[in-house]
Amino acid sequence: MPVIRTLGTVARQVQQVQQVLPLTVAVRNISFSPRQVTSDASFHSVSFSETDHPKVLITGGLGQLGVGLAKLLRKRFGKNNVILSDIRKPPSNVFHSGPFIYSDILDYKNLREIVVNNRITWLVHYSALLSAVGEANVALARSVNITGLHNILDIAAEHGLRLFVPSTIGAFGPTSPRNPTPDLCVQRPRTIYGVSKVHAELMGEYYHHRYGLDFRCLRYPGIISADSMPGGGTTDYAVQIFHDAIKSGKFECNLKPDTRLPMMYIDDCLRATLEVMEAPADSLSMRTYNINAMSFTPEELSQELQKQMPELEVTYDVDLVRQAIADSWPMDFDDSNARKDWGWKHDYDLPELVQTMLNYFGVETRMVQAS
Ligand SMILES: NC(=O)c1ccc[n+]([C@@H]2O[C@H](COP(=O)([O-])OP(=O)(O)OC[C@H]3O[C@@H](n4cnc5c(N)ncnc54)[C@H](O)[C@@H]3O)[C@@H](O)[C@H]2O)c1
Ligand SMILES: C[C@@H](O)[C@H](N)C(=O)O
Repeated sequence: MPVIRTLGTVARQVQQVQQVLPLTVAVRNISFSPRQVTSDASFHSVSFSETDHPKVLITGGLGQLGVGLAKLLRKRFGKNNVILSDIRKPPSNVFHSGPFIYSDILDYKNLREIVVNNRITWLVHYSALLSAVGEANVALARSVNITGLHNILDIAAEHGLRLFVPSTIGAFGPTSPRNPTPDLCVQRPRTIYGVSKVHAELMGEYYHHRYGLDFRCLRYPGIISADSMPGGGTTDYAVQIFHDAIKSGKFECNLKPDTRLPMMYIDDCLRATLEVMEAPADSLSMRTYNINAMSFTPEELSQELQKQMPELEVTYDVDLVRQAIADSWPMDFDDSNARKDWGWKHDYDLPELVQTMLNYFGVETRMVQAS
């Protein structure tokens, strides 16, 4: 019921806005026309020459992945060529590490100003509500993940940007082949998050074919990072286990011990993102690729951790919403097209992932003790 009420209100608001602002709507459509004559599917971004550094805007940059990506891109393209943005206030270390700007992706005019004023050429669109928080607030997830994406697509097409939008293992559902899941198969996800990501894949590919938009998309597995926390997804347990293991030697897992999901260490994920963004357009036989590194269950992750922390106690208290989501997702991911087309190769398997995470926390723990 609340969703239906919200839908009615949004429809009324849109109607009112269209009556009051017909010119704005018309202008927005007209500015698309140059793209309509571009029927060449191998269209390249035109705003910068291949020898110049791109000028990058990252939306939703204060989540689990954005700060790490900004760090990687700034190393490559220069600090001032990468702008992080979000609707949240950045912590001081992030604020002082390079350009940061407030940007709500639902505010089309503000987004456009940022792109124009900063001569943006690449847009990495990270703003989203993830799978579990999306189910808890469907109306907001629909607005951020779908309406927000429409703003991003229009601005990217109008300004000839190269656009990266991540998709996810969550873009598949219970009727997809799950072990392994190929790039092209039935996609009938059962979460608003998954539905919005299938929509993003299809809209991005449509804009590519229709307007020549240089759209690039990777379906990420669950991402594991040490220095940033996940934003409310189904794979969050695989990050939380490290924090709880270090803090208390105990971990209560919200998925069943045998729930197998594709996973990846953050460094592999961010490198893949840079690599696909830099890949020559003619090496991309598709615009949306699966990428993968490993696939494990909570029990297997616990056992690998227990090799180094034998005292770790793991118990299970299953969250029914997250479990139902996980049971509908791929167990293993076929990323052979990414490997073939643009040379994707992961560096971290499960043992390296666990070692790297523990090394990070070991260093942190010693630093806290020392100070
Ligand atoms: N982390 C993963 O495991 C994973 C896996 C697959 C795909 N992805 C995708 O990668 C992207 C980044 O993921 P993440 O883990 O960093 O997400 P996250 O939830 O940690 O961060 C999302 C960010 O979006 C911001 N945001 C929300 N509403 C906004 C709005 N209206 N305008 C601007 N920003 C807004 C939030 O403040 C937050 O900082 C997402 O699109 C996600 O779907 C992530
Ligand atoms: C898998 C991914 O999209 C995210 N970590 C989630 O669980 O929602």
